[in-house]
Amino acid sequence: MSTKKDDIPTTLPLLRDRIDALDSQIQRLINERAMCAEKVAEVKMAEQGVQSAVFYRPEREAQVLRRVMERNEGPLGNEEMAKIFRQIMSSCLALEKPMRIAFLGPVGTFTQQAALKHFGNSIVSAPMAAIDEVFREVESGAANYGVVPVENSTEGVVNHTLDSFRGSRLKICGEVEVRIHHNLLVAPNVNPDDVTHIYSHQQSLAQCRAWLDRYWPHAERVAVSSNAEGARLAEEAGKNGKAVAAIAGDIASELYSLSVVSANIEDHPDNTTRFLIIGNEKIPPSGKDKTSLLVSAKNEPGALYRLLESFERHGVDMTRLETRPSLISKWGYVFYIDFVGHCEDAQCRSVIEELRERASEVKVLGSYPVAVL
Ligand SMILES: C=C(O[C@@H]1C=C(C(=O)O)C=C[C@H]1O)C(=O)O
Repeated sequence: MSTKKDDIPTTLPLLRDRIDALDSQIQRLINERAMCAEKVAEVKMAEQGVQSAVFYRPEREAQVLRRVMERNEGPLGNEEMAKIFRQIMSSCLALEKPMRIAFLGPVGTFTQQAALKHFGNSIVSAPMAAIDEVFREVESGAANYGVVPVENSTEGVVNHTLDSFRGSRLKICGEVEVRIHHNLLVAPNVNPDDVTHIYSHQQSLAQCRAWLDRYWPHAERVAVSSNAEGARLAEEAGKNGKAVAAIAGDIASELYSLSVVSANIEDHPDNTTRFLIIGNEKIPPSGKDKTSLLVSAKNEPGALYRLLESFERHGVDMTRLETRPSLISKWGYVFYIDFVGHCEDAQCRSVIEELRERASEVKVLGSYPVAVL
């Protein structure tokens, strides 16, 4: 039942009394919810076995968040409300079992931001030095799930991530998008006018290319392993009296106590990166899903046409097609295909069956809920 505006008190003491009363109700209800989650864990262990119980259920979490947004009447916005529930679920899941999440580190990267956006704050963070280490950490069971970048709206695909799926049995079990804002940063004792070198990840340097050409044409751009690493190097350089700048996001600038020379320097204001969540389980349908495939085409005329034709005939909406060298035969290719729907849906099953007849190999990388937040 929603509260009418007229029921809200109008004086400060009464308003604060009302807020205190509401807070204690909310707190009691959140704990009641947490008790249910604890019970869910017991049921899962009884039904699936203590060792093999699956605690994190992304399809269920997506459904909960979608319902929160659908029923929301304001004044808080849908996203704001969903973010609050995102964190409540994160705390509840941590009571069931704390999730260890491997991501492309170091601490302070946009990938960490993506991990927190997707799982909430109640996770154990495991920053890794490289994308294939994230894969290995999840494959070995040392981490429950991993987070890796897959494409950027300005710079395109992250090849390393796509290539890592080839030899891996991991499944994609979610996606998350993060708006990427870059800043030019220096250590507080550095005069920006003296800057001779600018450190960042190659993707970030590319996302700010036009801005750098215009305002910093003479500074040398140095590609390093991540923009957080660039920020760390800029902090260290500052201590040694060297005039080095970094390009990185807000988390990294705070983490390494750098000053912002210029904010939001990315060439495209809607610069966004999409990340994938990787894990060991297949995810059941959530009602609004996407599927990713890896398809090796036969090396013959019309091969790609015959793959695409199947999607068109079954009315399945393809959202992405990437081509990568096959690495097996010279001038052979593999295709990464994303489409709307779950691999258990009737039309999607038909498409996948046909692709299996028409291609030399089809690997379902995963079906997973479309990002909610
Ligand atoms: C409570 C459950 O376990 C986890 C916690 C959830 C929650 O807090 O709503 C939802 C899905 C799972 O990630 C469940 O499976 O229902």
